[in-house]
Amino acid sequence: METKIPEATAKRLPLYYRYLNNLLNANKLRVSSTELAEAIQVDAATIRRDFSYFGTLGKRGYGYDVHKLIDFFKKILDQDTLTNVALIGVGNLGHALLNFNFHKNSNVRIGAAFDIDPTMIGSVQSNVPVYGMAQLREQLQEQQIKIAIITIPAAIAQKVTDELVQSGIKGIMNFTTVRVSVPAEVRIQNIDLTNELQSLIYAIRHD
Ligand SMILES: NC(=O)c1ccc[n+]([C@@H]2O[C@H](COP(=O)([O-])OP(=O)(O)OC[C@H]3O[C@@H](n4cnc5c(N)ncnc54)[C@H](O)[C@@H]3O)[C@@H](O)[C@H]2O)c1
Repeated sequence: METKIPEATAKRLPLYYRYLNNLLNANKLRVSSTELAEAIQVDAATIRRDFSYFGTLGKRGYGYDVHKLIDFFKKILDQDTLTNVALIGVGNLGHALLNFNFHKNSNVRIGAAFDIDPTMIGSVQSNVPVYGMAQLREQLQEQQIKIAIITIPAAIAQKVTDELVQSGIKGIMNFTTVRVSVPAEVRIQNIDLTNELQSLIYAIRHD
């Protein structure tokens, strides 16, 4: 699947996928864009536009075939293959993410963690081995890891990002407050909890 889809659409795919699986579990085999819209709080026109990027998947008056959609999204989301990601920085937030890990609910799991703390290196945290940064390149290559989550102090975020890029990382989920610079071919997803909370506060104040 080589169609270039907008980033906003790509972000909604896991949402669609999860909800469609719920429908299938409830033996519901067809769904309309209006039903989907109500369930996942995305307007129907957006859903129809999103789906149109993947060709005609729905029939007017009939709705969308849940099986077909799931098969389709599964391929796009690569749900059949388990993706290993790395975690850099096993502190407070890093521990929480390791403990949560993702594989219970999805096809993603943290396969390796890295830190500079000698008491942490060589240990296993929530079933994930913790390596020193000196082993970064070797482990990323061995486990074919292309994505890293960074939960490290802001002050060293850029330095560590550079190391990750040099070691072949193609996507970084950044929990630090620093907006790190990367080459054009590397994707960054910034997760800023304060921003999220502030948008919520703003939205509630202006309701
Ligand atoms: N704790 C939270 O709830 C929270 C929430 C959102 C964002 N953040 C951000 O996430 C980051 C981590 O927060 P925290 O509370 O987990 O911090 P922390 O100090 O508990 O953990 C940071 C970890 O990074 C390791 N580290 C330091 N330098 C390193 C390096 N060069 N390479 C690899 N590892 C290194 C440290 O040894 C430590 O284990 C911070 O940037 C923070 O702003 C934290």
